[in-house]
Amino acid sequence: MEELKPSAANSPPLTPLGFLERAATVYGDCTSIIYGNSTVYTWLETNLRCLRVASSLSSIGIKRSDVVSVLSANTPAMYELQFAVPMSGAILNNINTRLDATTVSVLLRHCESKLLFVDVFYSDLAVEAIKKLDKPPILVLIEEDEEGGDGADVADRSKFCYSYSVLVERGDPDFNWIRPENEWDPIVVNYTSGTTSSPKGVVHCHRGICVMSLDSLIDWTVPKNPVYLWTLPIFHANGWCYPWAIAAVGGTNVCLRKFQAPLIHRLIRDHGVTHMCGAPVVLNMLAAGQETLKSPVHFLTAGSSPPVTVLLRAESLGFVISHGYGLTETAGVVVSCAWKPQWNRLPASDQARLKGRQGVGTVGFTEIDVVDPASGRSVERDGATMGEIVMRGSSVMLGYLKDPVGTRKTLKNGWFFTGDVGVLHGDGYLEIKDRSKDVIITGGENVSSVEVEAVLYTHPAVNEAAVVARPDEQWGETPCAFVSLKPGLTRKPTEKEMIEYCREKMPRYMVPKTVVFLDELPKTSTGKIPKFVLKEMANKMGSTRLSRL
Ligand SMILES: Nc1ncnc2c1ncn2[C@@H]1O[C@H](COP(=O)(O)OP(=O)(O)OP(=O)(O)O)[C@@H](O)[C@H]1O
Repeated sequence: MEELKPSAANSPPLTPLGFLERAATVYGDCTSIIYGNSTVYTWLETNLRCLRVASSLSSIGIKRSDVVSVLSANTPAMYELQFAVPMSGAILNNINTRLDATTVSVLLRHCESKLLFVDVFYSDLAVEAIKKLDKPPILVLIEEDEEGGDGADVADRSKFCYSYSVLVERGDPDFNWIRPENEWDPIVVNYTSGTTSSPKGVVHCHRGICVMSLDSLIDWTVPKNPVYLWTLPIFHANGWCYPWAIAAVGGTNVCLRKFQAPLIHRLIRDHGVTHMCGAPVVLNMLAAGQETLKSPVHFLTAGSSPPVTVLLRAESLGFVISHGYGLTETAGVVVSCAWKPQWNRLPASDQARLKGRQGVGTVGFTEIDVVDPASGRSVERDGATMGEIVMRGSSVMLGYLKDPVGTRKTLKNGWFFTGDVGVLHGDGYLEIKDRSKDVIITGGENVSSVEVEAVLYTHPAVNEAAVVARPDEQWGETPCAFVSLKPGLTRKPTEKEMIEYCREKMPRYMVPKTVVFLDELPKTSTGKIPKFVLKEMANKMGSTRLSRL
């Protein structure tokens, strides 16, 4: 059989872009996008609009492999551009709208962006950013918007060469979209959240994104025609590949600009939402409300460890929660807490504890392991021995843009080194304990900040908690907790009481020796708590007072 080789018939490049053409054929009359009070498109229309924009980009002079950036909230245009930009042959670069002008300009310069689509609400940010560039990209204004965009004030209109609606109008609906020559051709460059260091430009190819999109449907068992609410920013790792995945199953995309609990609940009710994704911070916001759901909504959470108390509360309101783990470098969720039917018989608190574990590799991914950093060998499956999480699979990035050293450090010995620390349980399920940079080493003992946070979250007065290392003359480091309290408490706990609470629930060496109360914990642009900011605060406090030990 050795003479049977790949041929043109069995090896066309894998790409997620063809999902759109198929959706137009199969689900042509079905609703593809809903936004505001009156914007509704069908899959037939979405396909034609994307072809028109792609053809307009080609007419403007955008060529294969040029980078085209987008600065937008989760609007219909943002959704369309996930297809239209790569259909023009260009490489898509979504930019986080919560960044400042200097960082936006750094990213645009770094990826040598040729054209930038700008949501009207971010026109000032874009104009400010391009002032800092010698070779600014062509600016396209996305102006039409049901939520008041038409009337929004655009300070410097002269900087915008085109408007999105004109590109849609003038484009050719019969455009022969530009297919990748090779499935390894880049399709996106996404910047990481910058939680641990400056954002890194992660490049993914058509093949990786195609596999990730399909995998994201299978793993979460998404049926045909789901109603998907966009509570995950599309600018964050392309919304974990769901823009392409939802086209594959002919779903309805409910777009929204702001992530606010009352609006989210209204959209769930009005449109019969069945699926949504979000970081635990979004889940926490929804769980804090009292509103129960009329019918269950599937919620996939990833991005940081979801506290058990948040999982419990959200499930009691009617959310059916799945928990996954992924990185910008893997394009989406590649490890998930695959649920076993026998776990349904356990008490809710045990179920939430099991669901808090990150889980096992998804079916489309290849291998996950936890290795000892010194020996490189797999750690014991004992739920206690910590090591670095490594993985290999089709959706691991091609590498970091213009960073061969960073790429070599991360992709080595046949594995992607995640920089996350975890344990493997006896049943093969992975649990993240920390990021390598955040493990606290106190008197030679490794303390997982995530474990201490999980205990703090069980305190009835705690809204958010983050634990970092504080320098200590005697122990090297000690755990230092930063806590925000729930609003409206009649009596606030003291630092001493919080420490006492932890003492009852964890070994002494893990107990925070300092508890700092903040009104709100700092957040990165993707809603994560930037521990380096808290570490700086802890460093400034100096050595933990010996009297406390
Ligand atoms: N389910 C999860 N539980 C715990 N942590 C998670 C989970 N999902 C993702 N993470 C964390 O998020 C990280 C990936 O996030 P992302 O790619 O957005 O960038 P970042 O790592 O936050 O930023 P940077 O790499 O710039 O510091 C993972 O390495 C892991 O630490």
